[in-house]
Amino acid sequence: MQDPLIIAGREYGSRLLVGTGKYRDFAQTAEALDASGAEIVTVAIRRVNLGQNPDEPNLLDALPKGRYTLLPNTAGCYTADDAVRTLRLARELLDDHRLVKLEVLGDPTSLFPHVTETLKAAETLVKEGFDVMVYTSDDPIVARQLEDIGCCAIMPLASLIGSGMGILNPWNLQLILEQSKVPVLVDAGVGTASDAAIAMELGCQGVLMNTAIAGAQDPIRMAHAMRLGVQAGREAYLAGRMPKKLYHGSPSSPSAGLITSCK
Ligand SMILES: CC(=O)[C@@H](O)[C@H](O)COP(=O)(O)O
Repeated sequence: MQDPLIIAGREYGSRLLVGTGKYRDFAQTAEALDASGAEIVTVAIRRVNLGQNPDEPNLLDALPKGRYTLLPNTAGCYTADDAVRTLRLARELLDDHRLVKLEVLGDPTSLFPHVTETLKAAETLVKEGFDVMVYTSDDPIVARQLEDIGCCAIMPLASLIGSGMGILNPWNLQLILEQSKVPVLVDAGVGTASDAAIAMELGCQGVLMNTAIAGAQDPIRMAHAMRLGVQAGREAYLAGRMPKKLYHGSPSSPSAGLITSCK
């Protein structure tokens, strides 16, 4: 695999991770996931039926068997205890599954991460053997603490979950990227493909999103656009952008040996 994303020792070809919520139905979810090219997909354990309710449609029946790495997440949890309990349940439901997304929210209006509860939950989960990809604020100090605890990926927000406001603080993301030894993925707040491209151009290892795809007029087409945005941003990052020349132009063609007389 060329240029794989490596999370907890496993290689992935796609750097776009997507959520499974907010779609019209499971059929549309499956089609959007396919168009996105994602290999890792999040499932909100408290909201999506993965077999907890045997009488309801099960998301897993709508997805091709074995194609996706499921990333159980703790959407809707506001305390460390709730998050830990939710992921223990996920581990039981999904046959000793270890890779999880930890998300502990501070309040239902902003959905901003509750960083102290997140740190507490991360400590417990890492001790219990989970591979923890953690949603957090774009605070570099907290990001470093989460890495020190042993999280396998740091996922700072671009902006508020579901807001589509794009990357509000590229400077903080840059600080997190410079210090981190584990993958940094932007999570939440992406609005359109250029946001995803900018995250990748900054040097993020990947992007996680849900609403920008599920909430688009044409989710399937947007899923494809996001796939291209992430790929384009990664290519541009690896290519290395030209140095910025501020406040003066530079001709595109050489100025030496100009043909001067045109009669
Ligand atoms: C899918 C998931 O894990 C969400 O909790 C995530 O934070 C996505 O946010 P957006 O919906 O803003 O992309």
